[in-house]
Amino acid sequence: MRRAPSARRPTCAPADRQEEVAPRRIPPHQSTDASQRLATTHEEAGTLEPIIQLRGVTKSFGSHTVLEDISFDIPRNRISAIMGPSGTGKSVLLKTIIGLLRPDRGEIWIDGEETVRMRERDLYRVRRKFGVLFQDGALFGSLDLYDNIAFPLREHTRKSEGEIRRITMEKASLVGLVDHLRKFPGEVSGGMKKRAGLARALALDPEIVFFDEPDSGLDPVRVAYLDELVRKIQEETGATFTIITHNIPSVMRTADFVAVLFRSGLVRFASTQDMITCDDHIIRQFMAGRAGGPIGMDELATERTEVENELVERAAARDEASRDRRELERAHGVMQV
Ligand SMILES: Nc1ncnc2c1ncn2[C@@H]1O[C@H](COP(=O)(O)OP(=O)(O)OP(=O)(O)O)[C@@H](O)[C@H]1O
Repeated sequence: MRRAPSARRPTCAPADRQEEVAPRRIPPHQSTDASQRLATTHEEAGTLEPIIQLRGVTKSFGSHTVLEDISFDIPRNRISAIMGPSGTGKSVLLKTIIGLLRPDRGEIWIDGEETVRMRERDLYRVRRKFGVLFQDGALFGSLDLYDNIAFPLREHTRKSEGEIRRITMEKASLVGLVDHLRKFPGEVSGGMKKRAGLARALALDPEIVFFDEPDSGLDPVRVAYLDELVRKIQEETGATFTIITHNIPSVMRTADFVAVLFRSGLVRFASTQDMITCDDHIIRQFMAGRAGGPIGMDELATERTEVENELVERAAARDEASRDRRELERAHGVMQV
């Protein structure tokens, strides 16, 4: 299998301890106990077989560079979390990986295939490996939960209704929704919507499942249940899960690896255990959820500066327009004289 060139990973360890990516297929975890799992998750990301490889990924919107030179490997058969302060580009990174946005520079390798320069037809094939759980579950309000879960099977396969039913019931059972399938999204709780969205994301047996803030809008107890479910399903399916979240306790319960983004860049990608003991001041502040530190008001200042910049640009454009008008008027005046 082809693979991206090795990424230099930012790490707390000295450079000579950084390992190259080595192909090795690891069976999924066996334990559902978070503390036990954390204790056994002291793996080096670089020693595992990667399924997603980012190399120098850069994405800007106008003059705003949201992602700059992002490089890291997401290991296969593991749960990785992508974290970082609000507005730091987590969702943009997710959209870039799944091909909804195109990076300005860099490479994205999915399961050994570079996708940025791929033809649409091939990209479609690669996308079949993905399942995505969007923040609100992205369910169709006019379909009941059964039809929502069955939707990708009807849309993307030629399976018989009997087979679709078997798979839909299997996925609904996985997320504990078998008794609620005739309800519509508007009739169920936020947690049930997430579970239905998860069942739908799993319908085509994806190798990689992306979660965009799965905890949003849920109370802490529902988040804990959802985390348990996520962990259990990852163990049962052996798929690679990539979760975008702000929720540190949730990351502690579910993730094997964590990427932290800050000011357009990757601060670090490492095992969750490693993140806890890392003494990088950005990581420490983020993991502890503290107000004081490099993350904070200066981020707001960055945002303000951009807004201010735009206002200044608009004012300059207005000045230029009125200067042009004055010039025109003067020219008119000269001509009239
Ligand atoms: N299509 C777009 N056009 C212009 N700017 C965009 C677009 N999408 C995202 N951005 C900008 O990119 C930046 C990062 O957005 P993104 O949604 O990825 O942040 P995030 O880290 O996911 O934030 P949050 O945690 O609050 O969801 C923001 O400043 C946002 O305004």
